[in-house]
Amino acid sequence: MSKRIQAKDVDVYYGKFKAVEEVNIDIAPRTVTAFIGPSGCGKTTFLRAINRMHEVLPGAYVEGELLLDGENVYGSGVDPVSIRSQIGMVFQRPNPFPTMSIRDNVLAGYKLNGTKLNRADSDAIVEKSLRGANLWNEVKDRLDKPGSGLSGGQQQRLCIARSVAVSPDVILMDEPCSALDPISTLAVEDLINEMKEQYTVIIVTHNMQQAARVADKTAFFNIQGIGKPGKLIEYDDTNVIFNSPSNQQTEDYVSGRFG
Ligand SMILES: Nc1ncnc2c1ncn2[C@@H]1O[C@H](COP(=O)(O)OP(=O)(O)OP(=O)(O)O)[C@@H](O)[C@H]1O
Repeated sequence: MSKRIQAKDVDVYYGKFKAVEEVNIDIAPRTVTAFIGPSGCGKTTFLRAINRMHEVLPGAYVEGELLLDGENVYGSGVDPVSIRSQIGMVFQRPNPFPTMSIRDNVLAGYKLNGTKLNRADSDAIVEKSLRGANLWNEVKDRLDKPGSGLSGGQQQRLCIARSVAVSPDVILMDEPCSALDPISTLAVEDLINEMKEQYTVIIVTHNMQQAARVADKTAFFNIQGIGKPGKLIEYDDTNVIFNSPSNQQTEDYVSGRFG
């Protein structure tokens, strides 16, 4: 079930270094949001704060409130593992477990959280997830072959199948197409368009055409200089950000004057 994400005055730190400052954003369910902005402005850092992946680094922490349908993701007693199964993540480079079969890759989230599934249930999850990732027809006859035998684009869709298999509410994608050829990129973009029916999707992208193609909303982040924290400058409908932004920094960035 797609859920709302809200950040209230969120700061994200690597030890003493504040990488992202005072993010306030309200992301509606069943939408695709693109995070754009120049290198180092904190897009990935903020993305990883949303599902508590950030804190796996020593000394890394988050201040402020991050809410999933009103519940604080960082609330006391909240298990980060359960947050990561509700808020799935797809990374820049496809990272299927190379020696695991396609089928076991899809089921990896269940293995990791110790859920035992009978054959009928696991078959149903594998088929539904691979269909959801638009990969079923390409792999249904080789489910027991290793995930590493797929093309890069297929591997990325396998990673998407793996993240949707555990029925998350939100999917975070960190430049999911940066290692893919144009055809595979279009396949993943088509999939993102379909995914918003079921999930809240957030995608970090350097490709403004991609943001314009897939995102309902766009968040522009910026940084004032090296060593300064990144900030969310403007968040609005994608066509407003690209055609009539209210902030001059956004205007300069989307029109290619810097970044
Ligand atoms: N593991 C880390 N330890 C310390 N600082 C880090 C770490 N990862 C990132 N940073 C710093 O945090 C800031 C934000 O980095 P981040 O990767 O979030 O930016 P980004 O906008 O995603 O950049 P890019 O578009 O280049 O991927 C940068 O100053 C970066 O050097």
